[in-house]
Amino acid sequence: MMDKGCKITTEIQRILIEHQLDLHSNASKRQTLHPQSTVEADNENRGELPSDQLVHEVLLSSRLHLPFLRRTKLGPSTIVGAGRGLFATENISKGEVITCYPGDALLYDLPLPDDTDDMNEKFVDYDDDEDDDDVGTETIVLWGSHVPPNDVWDEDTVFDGSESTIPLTSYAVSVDDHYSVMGHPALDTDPAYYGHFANDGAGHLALEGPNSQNNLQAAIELGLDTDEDGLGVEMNIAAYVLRSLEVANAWHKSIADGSHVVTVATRDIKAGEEVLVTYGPDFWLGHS
Ligand SMILES: C[S@@+](CC[C@H](N)C(=O)[O-])C[C@H]1O[C@@H](n2cnc3c(N)ncnc32)[C@H](O)[C@@H]1O
Repeated sequence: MMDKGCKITTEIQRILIEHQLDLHSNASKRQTLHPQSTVEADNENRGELPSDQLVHEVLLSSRLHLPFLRRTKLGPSTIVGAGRGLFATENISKGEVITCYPGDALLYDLPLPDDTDDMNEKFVDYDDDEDDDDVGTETIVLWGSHVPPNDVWDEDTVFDGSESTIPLTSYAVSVDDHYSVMGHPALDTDPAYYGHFANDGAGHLALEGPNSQNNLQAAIELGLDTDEDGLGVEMNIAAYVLRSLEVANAWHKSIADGSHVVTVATRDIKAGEEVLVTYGPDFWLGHS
């Protein structure tokens, strides 16, 4: 008999495929549900998109109806100063899907027309493994059609935050070379899409001063020469990586050809435990 974890994954994939087939056969639906930029010029610069790309972006940005995925709740984080956190409401086994990571807004690297030899190159080929690093890009924000107008932020707020919010980019998870998904902190009522509330169990270490006791201890454990000049950032990273990996019990992973992101347990999690992931040093270096 299939265990609960397996059933959840299979069911999400089945619903994604059903949605994908429906979108492929229904042009007006994929146009209506297609995520859009608040900057009209960005939408115009993208021109007419191939149907594959439209479908891909709709799937990435959609919140599916997954009433069977109620395994978590939100509450004050166990990490001081981290705001809200994500908590398991039932025992979850290693390898099981805990919740999905929403794509309420997507970050998309729009190739700049001046740098493309062929105008068709601005339409992304997902199967193309070639390195696109030499193509100049501009990162644009595409909002899911389900996001209420009042929760749609202008680009300055997305990238820089405001007096009342941290940047939406703090809620971003990279999917592939072209897309990242961002969950919206105001959209917090569906436990099937709570991935963006998972904190990093050691982010505070990355923010600590380089000579803090925690950082010195980690540097010693890693065999770094603590007398050497200029070790500050390295010590922060060392302490952070050690602790973050030690306490993380989940990771965000893309499924179904990168059309959705899910949060998966990397070890058994008990009901009541906080779900913690590793954001990686780049996230915290951007915050220091
Ligand atoms: C993806 S959000 C996580 C949910 C967030 N705690 C909330 O209340 O909406 C990422 C943000 O959570 C906070 N955070 C996560 N882990 C943290 C930690 N270990 N220490 C301090 N802040 C943390 C930081 O503000 C970070 O930018």
